[in-house]
Amino acid sequence: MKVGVIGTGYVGLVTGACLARVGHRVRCMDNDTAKVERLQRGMMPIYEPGLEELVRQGVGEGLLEFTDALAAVVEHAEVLFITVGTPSRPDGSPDLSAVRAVARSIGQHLDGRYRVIVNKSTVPVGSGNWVRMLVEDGARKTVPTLTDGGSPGVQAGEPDFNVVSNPEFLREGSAVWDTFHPDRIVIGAESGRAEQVMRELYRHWVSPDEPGREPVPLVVTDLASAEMIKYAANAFLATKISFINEIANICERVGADVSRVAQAIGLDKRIGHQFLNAGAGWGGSCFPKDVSALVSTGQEYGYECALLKATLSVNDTQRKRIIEKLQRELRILKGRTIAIWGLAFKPHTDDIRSAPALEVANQLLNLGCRVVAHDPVVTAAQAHTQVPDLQIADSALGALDQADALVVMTEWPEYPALDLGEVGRRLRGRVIIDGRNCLKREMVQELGLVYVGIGR
Ligand SMILES: NC(=O)c1ccc[n+]([C@@H]2O[C@H](COP(=O)([O-])OP(=O)(O)OC[C@H]3O[C@@H](n4cnc5c(N)ncnc54)[C@H](O)[C@@H]3O)[C@@H](O)[C@H]2O)c1
Ligand SMILES: O=c1ccn([C@@H]2O[C@H](COP(=O)(O)OP(=O)(O)O[C@H]3O[C@H](CO)[C@@H](O)[C@H](O)[C@H]3O)[C@@H](O)[C@H]2O)c(=O)[nH]1
Repeated sequence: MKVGVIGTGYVGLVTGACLARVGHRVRCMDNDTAKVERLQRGMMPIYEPGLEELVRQGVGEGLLEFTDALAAVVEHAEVLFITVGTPSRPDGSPDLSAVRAVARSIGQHLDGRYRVIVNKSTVPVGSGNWVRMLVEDGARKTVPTLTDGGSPGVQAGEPDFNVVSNPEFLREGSAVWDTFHPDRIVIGAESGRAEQVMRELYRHWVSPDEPGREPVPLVVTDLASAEMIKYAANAFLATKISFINEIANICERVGADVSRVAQAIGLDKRIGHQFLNAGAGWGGSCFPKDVSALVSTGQEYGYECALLKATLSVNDTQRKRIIEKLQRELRILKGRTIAIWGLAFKPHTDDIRSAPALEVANQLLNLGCRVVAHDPVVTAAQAHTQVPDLQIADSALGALDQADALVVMTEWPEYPALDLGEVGRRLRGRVIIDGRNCLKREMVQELGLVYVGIGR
């Protein structure tokens, strides 16, 4: 099928490349011309395992191409994905300006042939109807002509399209794997015709012809439910982490070990082990903005989201607890040098949007510390866009020279694999705050270092 993807970021680029991999002809568009030019030269704008090879393959086979011209994508595609960003506004509600701009522009370029317009960006309930209205508004400002493939009963000059909600559940750092192996595909459709188009688009997933490959469950709902499913999933996962962080905080007070507690409660199949890692709190481009957006939707409808507000509040406090732990061990923080391992909001990504590490770094700088950080993929230039005074070391061990304490903020697998003896020799002070419970506590303690984890 001919597919268009508008917004070539984490979701758009991965979606486009994966759809090309299964044989669709995909044209990806972005209004960031520099990004498009880099992609056309084969350079990846983001770090995501497996993506570069997939893009190279798609381009090589002539199935994947990049453009900054929206008209070229609308002209090409039967199915048009909207995958632009929907960041938080200061009041917590989502900023839908990019979705608005794209929906109107799609309308302006429709030519009378039937299109399915797919909202893959995370957008509040009701956005499907709103996008339909915006596309119609855009179309009214143009004089389209009906060409081959128009729907019976649709007059020349009327835009012929349906809007579908198809929320995305991929995780950064494993986005390509997640796209090929989703737990479910959700389609919120307003017409049977659009649903059939989406079934055909995802045929490789929902009706695989490869022997041994299990079909992915397809959940077809109305538009509003599909939009809500996305928010409910993220809010549940964020709440699960805030829950275990709260348990960790109680564990610290009573002398229990949250790792053992999580392991044991996770054996209960109703609870499960995933998303029970206590730590310095959740971040990233999705959980913070999506939980806030759901609270904001509740407010819009006069409902107080007490549980979700607590989820947010526990998470805010969790980052501050790293500072409290340092204060407890070092007393005076002013004039201290603190090393931070890991800046990305989680391992295997270069994304620093709402990264707990950067918030902790900022707090330490405000308290008068020198902060020297290392991350395997986040560059100094990237980090300085958010924390200009942060010093960046070339290596994890290099960050330790002169440091009074080490704080581990992202559980990159290379950190626990480092020679702890060398860590002890390089570190000027004796304190290690393991904000992700990823180091071997006993080994750290055997070296005469002070180990402070989360909830253990
Ligand atoms: N990042 C994730 O892990 C993830 C997972 C699931 C859902 N989502 C949702 O998907 C959406 C996109 O997220 P993302 O992380 O890929 O964002 P992103 O910021 O990485 O990418 C968005 C892209 O859209 C482009 N863009 C903005 N305005 C545009 C316009 N008018 N025309 C064309 N391109 C435009 C930007 O230049 C950028 O390249 C968001 O709603 C997000 O909540 C993200
Ligand atoms: O047990 C855990 C699991 C995760 N985290 C933190 O939670 C955040 C989010 O992690 P993760 O969910 O793995 O990454 P994202 O890429 O943000 O993915 C989430 O957000 C995406 C965007 O909406 C969704 O598509 C995914 O399904 C959802 O998992 C990170 O800061 C992690 O460090 C923990 O603290 N403890």
